[in-house]
Amino acid sequence: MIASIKHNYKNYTVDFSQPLDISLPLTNDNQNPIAWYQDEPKIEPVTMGDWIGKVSEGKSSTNFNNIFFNPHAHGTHTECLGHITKDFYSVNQHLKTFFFVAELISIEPIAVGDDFIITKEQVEKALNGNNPEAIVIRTLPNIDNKKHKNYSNSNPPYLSDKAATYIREIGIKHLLIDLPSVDKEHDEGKLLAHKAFWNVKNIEELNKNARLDCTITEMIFVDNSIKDGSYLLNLQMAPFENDASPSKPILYKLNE
Ligand SMILES: N[C@@H](CC(=O)c1ccccc1NC=O)C(=O)O
Repeated sequence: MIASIKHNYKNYTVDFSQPLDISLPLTNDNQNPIAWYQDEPKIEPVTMGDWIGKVSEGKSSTNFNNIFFNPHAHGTHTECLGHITKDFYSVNQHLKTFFFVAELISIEPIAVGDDFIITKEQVEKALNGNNPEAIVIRTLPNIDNKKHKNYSNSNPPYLSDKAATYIREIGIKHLLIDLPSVDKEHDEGKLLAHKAFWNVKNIEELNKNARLDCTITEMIFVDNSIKDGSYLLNLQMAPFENDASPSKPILYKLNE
């Protein structure tokens, strides 16, 4: 299926039969990535007495699994500012459109002491004057173990608050990254990049200009076969009423 798209007075075509999936699958084994000190997700059949909800066990007509997982810890998820505020805000109530023009950039975080940081200068250079609605950051090196890594206590790379402020100031509404957080793992709750991106000045009482309709998507994986550049992004997620929900961002090539 080929769609014609008009965006900012420019015309493109998009081939919906060529999706580029940048989400991670969620599995109940040690292949699943983990962050924030959690155990593996659980996906297991319902049991009631000697009945088990698994066709191969011979008692059930259907496979019928319970799933226990954590959206922040177990894979690709999209969050709204409700992740860091005292009051409850649901991403399902605040992400209401699902197609965006996105710029995919690749950045090798810079070593600063024991940390690896993505700087404002790097983001600005990689964007090269582009002003997309969404930014997809692939960190380098882009190794396969990102798909299976246990990030707990590994001090992963993160985004400087200046970079997050810059991303907000140029009007980007959706930020996607292949790390478990845009902030430092152990930061005493400062969450500088989260706050800068969402423009949250007071977590106790939300300021009027906080960016409720903006999202951060973490723990994506962008295969090396996908080149940096402009894409159509379909940002879809499960409809949990929660600060974050597991999500399935898909890129499509934009043909001019
Ligand atoms: N860095 C924070 C913790 C944190 O960022 C966090 C903790 C649990 C689940 C998700 C987190 N951040 C995700 O972006 C802290 O040290 O308090």
